[in-house]
Amino acid sequence: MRYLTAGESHGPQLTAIIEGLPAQLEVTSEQINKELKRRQGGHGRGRRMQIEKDTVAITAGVRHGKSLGSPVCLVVNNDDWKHWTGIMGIDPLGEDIDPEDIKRQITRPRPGHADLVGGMKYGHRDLRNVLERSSARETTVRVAVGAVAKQLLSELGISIVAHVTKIGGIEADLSLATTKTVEEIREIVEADPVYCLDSEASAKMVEAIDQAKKAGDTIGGVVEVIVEGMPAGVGSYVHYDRKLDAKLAMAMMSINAFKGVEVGIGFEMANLFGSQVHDQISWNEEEGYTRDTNRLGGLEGGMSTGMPIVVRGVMKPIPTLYKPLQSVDIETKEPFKASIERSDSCAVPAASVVAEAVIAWEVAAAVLETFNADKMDTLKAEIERHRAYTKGF
Ligand SMILES: Cc1cc2nc3c(=O)[nH]c(=O)nc-3n(C[C@H](O)[C@H](O)[C@H](O)COP(=O)(O)O)c2cc1C
Ligand SMILES: C=C(O[C@@H]1CC(C(=O)O)=C[C@@H](OP(=O)(O)O)[C@H]1O)C(=O)O
Repeated sequence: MRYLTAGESHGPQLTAIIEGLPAQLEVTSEQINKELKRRQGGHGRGRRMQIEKDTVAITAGVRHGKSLGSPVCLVVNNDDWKHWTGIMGIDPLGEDIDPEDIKRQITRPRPGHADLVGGMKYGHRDLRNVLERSSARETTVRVAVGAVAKQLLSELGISIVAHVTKIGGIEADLSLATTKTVEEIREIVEADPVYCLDSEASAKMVEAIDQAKKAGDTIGGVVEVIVEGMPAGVGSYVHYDRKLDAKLAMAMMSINAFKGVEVGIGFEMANLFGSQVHDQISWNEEEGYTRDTNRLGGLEGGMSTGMPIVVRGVMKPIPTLYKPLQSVDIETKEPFKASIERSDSCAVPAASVVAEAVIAWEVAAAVLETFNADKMDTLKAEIERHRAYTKGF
């Protein structure tokens, strides 16, 4: 299973095409729109999110709410597009483009964004040609794709949730997640302004975001994704590009502004003995093989163990700042300090929804690689058989 996306941040629309989705999967715009709405939220978002009302149109591959086995096409319109037709120079409405708009080029790259190197790489002296596609606006359709993957996983008894564990140095109590099911976590997170489980930490995070915004600055944080109900043996140790942990790390790092990934207790492993890290193995009639602890986050040898998968990613602070950083105008080569119109001051909560989506996709794709099937009933039966087999192994 694979997908591609297309679309510019201020263009008319964003599109994704999914190929390889099994037939007979329930796919509805309601499921997808719920996730799109969550991605637009979270304390710290900028004014663009008041303009957009992200909803999906399913334009191919689904009839009467069920996938056909053919490519699925998802489209999300950019409501802001109507303010940008001239500047973007794409004019499907057939209206005249103001020549003044064509002259309005961006020549001042932002430190920490893709502007300067993207311009050099593709030969764009108008840096808008870079920022339009490097913008995290693209994560809208990745969340739509992830919502389809989540529906597939849910029919297989696999559930997934993300929550925010850190913002601007304020850390949530991580043990809160270990005593709750994915469904319980989701309920709490959906009602929280920064999608955090720990209400005390959440209030401080909101305050930290407000302070950063007031100071014209931005802050980053950490998100955690948990996948429950995985059958053992998804992924493989036999080749580098079949390792599930490697695929999850790639997916997490592919999110705009994400700079590091941890699995299980992650970097903390550097401080501990082996006997304090590895999870002891037990067996019982009801569950089959289990681990007494889950410090390795449900992954051994590039394969799922059957324990919950736990993966975290760190997001750097947003690069567009109201408090200007020094940069150089590529036309005059003169230094300048930028002043900026609008941006998010913290998008960690929104990014947690993106993280959930991209991990869901990667897990679903790996499940389909292990239990290849053209239609849902065959896939479900294959997984049930495998679960019974691994239990008694
Ligand atoms: C949900 C989300 C929203 C974002 N919003 C902004 C924003 O408003 N302004 C900005 O400069 N960067 C924003 N970013 C981060 C940039 O897209 C990112 O830093 C840029 O693409 C450069 O990529 P890199 O940071 O991975 O090197 C956002 C990222 C995410 C995930
Ligand atoms: C549009 C979204 O996020 C955008 C991501 C983004 C960036 O540089 O990544 C810059 C901002 O775009 P604009 O300049 O149009 O306000 C954000 O609003 C979104 O998440 O839907």
